[in-house]
Amino acid sequence: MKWPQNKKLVNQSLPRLSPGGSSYSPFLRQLKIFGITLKLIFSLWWDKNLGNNSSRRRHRLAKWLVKNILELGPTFIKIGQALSTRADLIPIEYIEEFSQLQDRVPPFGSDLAIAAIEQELGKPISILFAQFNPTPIAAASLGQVHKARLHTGEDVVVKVQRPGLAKLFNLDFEILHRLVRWLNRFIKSIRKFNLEAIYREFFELLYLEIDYIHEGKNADRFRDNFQSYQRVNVPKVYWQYTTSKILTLEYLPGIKIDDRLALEANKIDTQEVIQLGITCYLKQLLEDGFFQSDPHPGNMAVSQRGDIIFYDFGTMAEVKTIAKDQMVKTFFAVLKNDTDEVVETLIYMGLIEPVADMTPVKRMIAFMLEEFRDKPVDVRAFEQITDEVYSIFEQQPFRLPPQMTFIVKSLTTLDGIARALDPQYNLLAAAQPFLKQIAFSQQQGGMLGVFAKQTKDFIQYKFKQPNRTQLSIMRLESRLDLGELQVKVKAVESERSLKQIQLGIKSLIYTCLSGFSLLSGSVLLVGQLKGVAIALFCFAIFWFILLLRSLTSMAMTEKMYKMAQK
Ligand SMILES: Nc1ncnc2c1ncn2[C@@H]1O[C@H](COP(=O)(O)OP(=O)(O)OP(=O)(O)O)[C@@H](O)[C@H]1O
Repeated sequence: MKWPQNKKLVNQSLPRLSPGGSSYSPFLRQLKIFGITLKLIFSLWWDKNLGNNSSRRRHRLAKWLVKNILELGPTFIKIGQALSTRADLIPIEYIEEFSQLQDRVPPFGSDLAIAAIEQELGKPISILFAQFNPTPIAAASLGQVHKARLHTGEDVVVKVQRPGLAKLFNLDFEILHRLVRWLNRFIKSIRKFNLEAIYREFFELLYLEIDYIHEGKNADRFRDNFQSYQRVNVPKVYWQYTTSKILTLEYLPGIKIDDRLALEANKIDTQEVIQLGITCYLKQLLEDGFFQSDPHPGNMAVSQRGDIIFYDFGTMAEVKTIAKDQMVKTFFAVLKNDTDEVVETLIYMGLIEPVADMTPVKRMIAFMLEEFRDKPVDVRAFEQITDEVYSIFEQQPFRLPPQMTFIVKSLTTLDGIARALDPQYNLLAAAQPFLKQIAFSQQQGGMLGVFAKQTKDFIQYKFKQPNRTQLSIMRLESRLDLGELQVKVKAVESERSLKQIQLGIKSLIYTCLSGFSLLSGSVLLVGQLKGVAIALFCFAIFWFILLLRSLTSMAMTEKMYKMAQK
């Protein structure tokens, strides 16, 4: 029997993945990882000093990093994938390049896959399965998926972990920990990023992901949560064929969720798919507090009947659930741009921690409400609030939990999927069925009361909407309230002094370097070492050009500041 193949599976022109842990020399691997890190730090430092901070340059550096990540193999591919969700922390060019790590992974040989299955399940493949397709239907950084048939006749998929993965993880994380300690010790300016905490976060996350028993348990829990949803399918786990390295699931084929043409060709209503998708996600997030933190299009499919199928439960995140009346209130708070109410809910859910001065957090939430309420959710918009997020990070003990960024990333992904199906779609309109469902669920009387009151408040709010001038004045007022204007004035003043100090130091260094090169060149010229002397003169000219550049920058900054003061 011939089974269907996944066409977009392999791009053979890509660098090959590292084979596994056993063939590595720990010393050489450490040398390579340290080398790449130092080269990256040096390139960033160099670009910063030369003011070479263009988007093209950042793309080039990010591409170079992706190439190295692919060569380093699964641990780093996973870290790159996780970083591709951190639009709040790294520049958009890196996000874009890292996002490509999702699909670009070649498979490993079927002989290795079969050997791993036989070793893990303790029996020859022919005893285990009536049929086993040696060509995988999908390959990812941690494992690959093969189709098979049990002797009982049921079709299944067998997810096989890359051989030697656990060993490689142990080695890589040991090296990374050493690297983090080394960077903290020798590069003072890096300490503020709290690399140790970030290291621990990734460590725990990735170790859970390579445990397929954990993934199977997540699938069972997810299926339980959606028990009453007839139109949501979650594959059954075959526990007798599952270990920490092998996961056997019921075979549930489907059409890729963002493939509009294929859905339409199968007469599936895309509007229904969008609403069902949004409903499923809101339920996971608000009702169950247990959600798929990486809902990329490969993790969801649509069956011939138009039901949604979920795959991949390796990266689930948890948040505290909220009561249904609070859900309705929060939904209307979003509609009304009520920052305080939204912030209160997020604090309750443990998504942000309360601190004495909540101004930057409120500013960030206000920005998000303003930015994403009626428009497409665009990761690029996060660039504008990066400074805000950094300032929040610096306020101890505030932290932005990873769940928050997972939610943002999930929303952007879902929004992208929905937009691929219907460019006119609106997130809030698509959320209506979920809201209605809550209003008409259990304790109907009470919920309908809350719903009716919120609707009444919202209609009153709409009638009271100010005109354009009033709106501008109110915006100015609220920005003053949120401390935005004050922060900016302070920032301009201190930024100027800081920039002047930096330029002064740079000029001093360039003067010393050009003087030293010139002097050494002259001495060597006298000593008949002409070639070296010419090289040193060239260096002297190079440093002198940089010196002139710094001095001009200093003069310009000062002039502009004086003009601004007049
Ligand atoms: N139960 C299933 N039935 C049919 N196809 C499946 C099933 N599970 C997985 N697949 C197919 O295999 C692909 C990869 O599965 P899955 O996402 O679970 O693997 P993964 O190794 O965790 O990949 P990644 O980490 O990149 O998401 C899916 O996109 C889907 O096409």
